[in-house]
Amino acid sequence: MLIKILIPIITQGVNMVGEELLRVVDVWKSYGTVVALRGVNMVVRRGEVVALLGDNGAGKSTLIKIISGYLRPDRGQLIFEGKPVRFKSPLDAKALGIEVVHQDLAVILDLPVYRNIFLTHEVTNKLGFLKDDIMKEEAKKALDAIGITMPPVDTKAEALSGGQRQATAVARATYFAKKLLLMDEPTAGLGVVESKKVINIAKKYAKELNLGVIFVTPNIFQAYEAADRIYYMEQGKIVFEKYKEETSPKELTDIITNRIIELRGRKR
Ligand SMILES: Nc1ncnc2c1ncn2[C@@H]1O[C@H](COP(=O)(O)OP(=O)(O)OP(=O)(O)O)[C@@H](O)[C@H]1O
Repeated sequence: MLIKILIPIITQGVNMVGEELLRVVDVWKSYGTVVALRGVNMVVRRGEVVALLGDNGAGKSTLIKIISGYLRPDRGQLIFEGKPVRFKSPLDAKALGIEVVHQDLAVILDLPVYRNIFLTHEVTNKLGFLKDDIMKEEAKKALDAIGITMPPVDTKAEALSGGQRQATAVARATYFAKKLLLMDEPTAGLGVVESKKVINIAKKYAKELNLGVIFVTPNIFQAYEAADRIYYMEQGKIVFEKYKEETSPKELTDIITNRIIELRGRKR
């Protein structure tokens, strides 16, 4: 009798924390003669932050662009919620609840902050006119959730500091991500306190909204702080994976430093 009661409780618990959201299977991508991805495999589950660590040029952004529909893989597959998906454009990924903070495509300078936050998600009335008041109000909420000091939401993005532009891009992705949040170096250009806020947002949204989050960073300490699990990428491949509880920043630093030294030695 006890077993009959316990089994559904246990299975339900497992599903809630660890259900697979995204599986990347043997993904390859080249730019002309440069092979950026060489058979990448990874898994992201609901409710977890996965850090993607790697040196410059390892292929992290290429992978994020593929998962967010900006690039198509040459080979391999994405499985989302158990089904193979092929994104023809970022809109296909957005339609499934996937949002991204890009490393380089942060904001449109000529648009005010609130329009940047609602980019591609504009709120309109039946005649197609923009509902600016609603967008301004909601943009404020999205920014308040991050907690980075910002000028009024009708300020043009060109007047923002680098960190405030980054905060705008983070607010946009966090506000609209329903299932998977991709953050490609979201703390670039931010100070220590602001970086911590962005890391906390990634963790909070994963836990409270049950989102899967991929947090890309070249910084071992940020990866360790943000993530439940860490993938390390090298020359277009994931070369190891560690759960936070089985590693430490010191161990990660040692492994990665040794790998980089060995790799540079081989190239000589
Ligand atoms: N548009 C492109 N055209 C040609 N080569 C590219 C292009 N984008 C990336 N690459 C190359 O593909 C490889 C992987 O680049 P990618 O930007 O994915 O790496 P990354 O890990 O994100 O690096 P970083 O941390 O410096 O942003 C690199 O060798 C890079 O030079």
